[in-house]
Amino acid sequence: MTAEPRTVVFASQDELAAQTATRLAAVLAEAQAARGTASVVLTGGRTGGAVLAALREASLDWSTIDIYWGDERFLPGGDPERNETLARQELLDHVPVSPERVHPMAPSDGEFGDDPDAAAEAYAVLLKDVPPFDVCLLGVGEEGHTASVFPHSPAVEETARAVVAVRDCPKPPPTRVSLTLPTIRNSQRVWLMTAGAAKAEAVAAAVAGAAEAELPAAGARGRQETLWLLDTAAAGED
Ligand SMILES: O=C1O[C@H](COP(=O)(O)O)[C@@H](O)[C@H](O)[C@H]1O
Repeated sequence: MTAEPRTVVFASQDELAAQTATRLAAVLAEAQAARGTASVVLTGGRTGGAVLAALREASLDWSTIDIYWGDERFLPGGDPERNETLARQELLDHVPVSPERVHPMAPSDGEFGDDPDAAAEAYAVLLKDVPPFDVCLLGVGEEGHTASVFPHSPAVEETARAVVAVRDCPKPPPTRVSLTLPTIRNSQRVWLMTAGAAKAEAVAAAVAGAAEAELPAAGARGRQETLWLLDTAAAGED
């Protein structure tokens, strides 16, 4: 069972980022109070980056938070286009995380070389015994992709594997590694965050329950909560 989507609309992307960071800090602190640890899946993209920057201000015990990624652009380590690079610049280099709790997807010059299937398989092995993520943060593309699950791609049809290599993406870079929709749906909370009028059509269709093959973001739901965090433009209110 997953939760029906709810939307929360903010006056601007800045407001979205600040309020989402506050909300996220509260959920992570609650998980830490209950279990001693918490977990969050990070996303790339413009709105994702803004939320991570806002999260620097949160008062959190970073030492017991496990950090994962929903997708990664399969590029050399430190490449500015990698979602890991963005997360380090915007957040992780500024807060006292435990390095052993930071779990990036492998780069294309890492231990698996230029083999995205091996990188995806290794990430699936890493996730095997991980309890459901407390919060899975996701962005949304204009054509409805989320993580690196694109419309009408093999990844959107994947039901067996937790993590897949993605090739021939319509948005560069063409090769990526991504959680699959079933893995995303195993999260307690899924928060889809996006801003700007260019996203409004995809958002409206996904929230209305479009087929996930057409709009993968429609298939991103959490067990406990599915939240769309939008600015007024992405909500179609401008
Ligand atoms: O390529 C990607 O794009 C999405 C959305 O990015 P945005 O800049 O349009 O907000 C992002 O969520 C995903 O992680 C990333 O790899």
